[in-house]
Amino acid sequence: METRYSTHPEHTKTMGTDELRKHYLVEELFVAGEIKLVYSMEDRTIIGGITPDSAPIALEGSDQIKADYFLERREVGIINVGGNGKVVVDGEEYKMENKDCLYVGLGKKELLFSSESTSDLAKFYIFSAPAHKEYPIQQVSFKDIEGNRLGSQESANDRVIRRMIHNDGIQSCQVVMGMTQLNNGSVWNSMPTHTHDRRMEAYLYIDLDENARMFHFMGEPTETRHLVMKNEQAVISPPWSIHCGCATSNYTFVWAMAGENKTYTDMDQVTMDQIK
Ligand SMILES: O=C[C@H](O)[C@@H](O)CC(=O)C(=O)O
Ligand SMILES: [Zn+2]
Repeated sequence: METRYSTHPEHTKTMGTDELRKHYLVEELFVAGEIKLVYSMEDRTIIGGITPDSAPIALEGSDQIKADYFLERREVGIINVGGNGKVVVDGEEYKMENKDCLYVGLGKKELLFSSESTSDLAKFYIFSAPAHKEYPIQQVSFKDIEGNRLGSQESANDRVIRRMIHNDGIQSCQVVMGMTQLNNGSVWNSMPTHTHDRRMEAYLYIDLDENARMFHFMGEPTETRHLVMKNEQAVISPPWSIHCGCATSNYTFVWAMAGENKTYTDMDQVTMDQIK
């Protein structure tokens, strides 16, 4: 498991392209037959990709987190961004189609991930945070969430947001998670932009054309920087940083947050005249 340290905004100001990418960009999450995990000191979250091939892959504890099993002191939100697959939690099977979400709480011991077919591998994106109590396992299918329309075609940000793990949905200790889909011709997400000092956030961009690129913006509102990203890459947003982006075509992104406040709407809006 790779470690990413927290950074101070004063440090981020001084970073060039390579340094920015080294600290905030997660370039490769989905590799056939592998599990990739990134431990971020931002709210002690773990971001990961699990891509089972012919054999199931287990999500396990490690010396790094001094845990006999992964969920010994944690909870996890899982979204399948690939082909059909399943997760077996302590012997109980949960089938997951593309964009379906599963929450597994504190204390569950064995998590096994597998793909239904080796010609269309499941890609499980995971987002985990420390947990203090057990909430029940819950699953929600993408097709069962109606979603809310945000933005407009005129401002190139016509999109549908689906909240999955949140106060009025699947219950959790800290994790808030969902997905936003940009409609054809819309390219801007999360603009007007915001910060939330109370929690970090990670974005995973998906369904972005191989030849398209995402220009993801970060940094303090008065010191913005950008990262050029490809499909299926993730980016870590410290609590003090804006997080929004504009791509060369439409896409979907999975957003996930953890911290001391789970209220989705608790955001500090940044006005256009504040951004530099
Ligand atoms: O804090 C919340 C997050 O940044 C996202 O949920 C924003 C988002 O999905 C969108 O504007 O489309
Ligand atoms: Zn946010």
